[in-house]
Amino acid sequence: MNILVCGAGAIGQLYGGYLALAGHQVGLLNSTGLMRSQAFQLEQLDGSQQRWQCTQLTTPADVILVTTKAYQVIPAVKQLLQQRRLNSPCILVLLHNGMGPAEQILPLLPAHCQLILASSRHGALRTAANNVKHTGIGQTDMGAAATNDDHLKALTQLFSSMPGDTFWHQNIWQPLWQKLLINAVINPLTARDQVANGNLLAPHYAAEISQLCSEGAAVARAAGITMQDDQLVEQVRQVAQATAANRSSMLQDVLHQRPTEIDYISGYLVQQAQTFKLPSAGHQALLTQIHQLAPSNG
Ligand SMILES: NC(=O)C1=CN([C@@H]2O[C@H](COP(=O)(O)OP(=O)(O)OC[C@H]3O[C@@H](n4cnc5c(N)ncnc54)[C@H](OP(=O)(O)O)[C@@H]3O)[C@@H](O)[C@H]2O)C=CC1
Ligand SMILES: CC(C)(CO)C(=O)C(=O)O
Repeated sequence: MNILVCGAGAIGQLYGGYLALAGHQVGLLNSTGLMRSQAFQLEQLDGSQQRWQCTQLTTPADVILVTTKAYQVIPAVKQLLQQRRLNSPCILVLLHNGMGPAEQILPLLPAHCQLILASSRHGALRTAANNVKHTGIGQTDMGAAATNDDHLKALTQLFSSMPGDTFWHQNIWQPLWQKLLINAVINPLTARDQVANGNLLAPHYAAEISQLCSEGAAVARAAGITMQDDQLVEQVRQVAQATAANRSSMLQDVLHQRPTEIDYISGYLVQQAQTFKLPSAGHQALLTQIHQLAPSNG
């Protein structure tokens, strides 16, 4: 298959690398255009190093995987449209944390492009421009944004050569919301207090986490998502425990003075709360605090 990865960062190189190693033609796009054919290195969890080559695709891509930060997705897709890369039938997959871009992108797409939304629980770290380290194996969740053609399920096969499972969801919004709600607690709290994820298990965070979870779960329920307050608290605790030593992506962005994805995590939640006329004071406070610590977009 011809696969174009738009966003040659940590996640783009991780997915692109595994796909190339499985025999697909993988082209890489960065913000300046298609990258020339060159070598990359993927370090697997066992420390083994695999070399792979990106290709300067000469025919249209069957699948385009957008792996930029959330705040880069809309400009990246507009660029794909301008560069006429969406002129032939293709599957466009958005893979990022946070929510919001899909709703804006759907109306821009030609009818022959199917929009798939995906969320990744893999961990990837870029150690040099063309080197990525696979730091944690996780699942990939995917599903169609609008239509639910059964043939799209076959897309999960594409990722079968990667370690970690890929799941197809009839309703992708459920796992996307679930991840959003967890990120909306762990990421801004760890970034604000500059602590590792596991510190959030300390008793002094319990009341704030409980408020954030009940606000978040109520908004999700209003959006048609199944989520109970105490179930969310438990999920947050499990993720904080499982990733105890990690610095969240938002904390890393704040420490490096890079833009954060806060507008697509807490910002999206607050916006949805306003739409449903529900309280979101806890999330609004975190949104303001993170805006004061780092820029929110590029
Ligand atoms: N890294 C991880 O372990 C995980 C990340 N995620 C999520 O995946 C998404 C990507 O994260 P990650 O890979 O870490 O981020 P990176 O910043 O490493 O990668 C994003 C890449 O997109 C490029 N880019 C920006 N704008 C464009 C454009 N218009 N066209 C083409 N490329 C563009 C960036 O280039 P430049 O820097 O030059 O702007 C950069 O190389 C985020 O939403 C993140 O939260 C999810 C799970 C785990
Ligand atoms: C799950 C968590 C919080 C792990 O650090 C994450 O997704 C992130 O850091 O963005």
